[in-house]
Amino acid sequence: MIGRVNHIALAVPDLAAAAAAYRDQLGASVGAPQALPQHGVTVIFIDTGNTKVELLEPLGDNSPIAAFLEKNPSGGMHHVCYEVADIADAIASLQASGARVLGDGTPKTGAHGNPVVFLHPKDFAGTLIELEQVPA
Ligand SMILES: CC[C@H](C(=O)O)C(=O)SCCNC(=O)CCNC(=O)[C@H](O)C(C)(C)COP(=O)(O)OP(=O)(O)OC[C@H]1O[C@@H](n2cnc3c(N)ncnc32)[C@H](O)[C@@H]1OP(=O)(O)O
Ligand SMILES: [Co+2]
Repeated sequence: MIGRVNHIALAVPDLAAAAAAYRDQLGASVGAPQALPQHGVTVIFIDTGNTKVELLEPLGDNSPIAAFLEKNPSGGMHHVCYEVADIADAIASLQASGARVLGDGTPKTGAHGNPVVFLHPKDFAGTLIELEQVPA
């Protein structure tokens, strides 16, 4: 079902500081901040050539990354995003297997304009998974 890793996401307390460290110390190609109020985050993508790193900073009062940052105040790895060809098929198969698709179980539009869903970390080796439908 899953294809390539689309991105690895890091939750950070200070987006500008994290972006500066990746750009100035690691020499990475750092994108512009993108506010996603419907997801409660501001993101910056970093292109590493073979995949992307997504830096996430909380946005608004009900950010889904707020509790994670309370437990990990200096930040940390938050989720891995895998590409799928058909997200409706993936959701049906995962729910049939007993996996928890988060939210109401229907895809939202993610940072790249593609449909995305999240899978509960307790069902997948303690790692939050995002699935993104990417056109073939
Ligand atoms: C979509 C736009 C953009 C994109 O790429 O396109 C994004 O990626 S936005 C990313 C932000 N959005 C989300 O994370 C949405 C899905 N997340 C959630 O629904 C919640 O964060 C959830 C359910 C994973 C956790 O919610 P909450 O933090 O309120 O619950 P708990 O603190 O009670 O956590 C329960 C349990 O899970 C452990 N946990 C929580 N987050 C993670 C994580 N990222 N990785 C691994 N484990 C995680 C947490 O520690 C608790 O464990 P326990 O043993 O009970 O302490
Ligand atoms: Co993501």
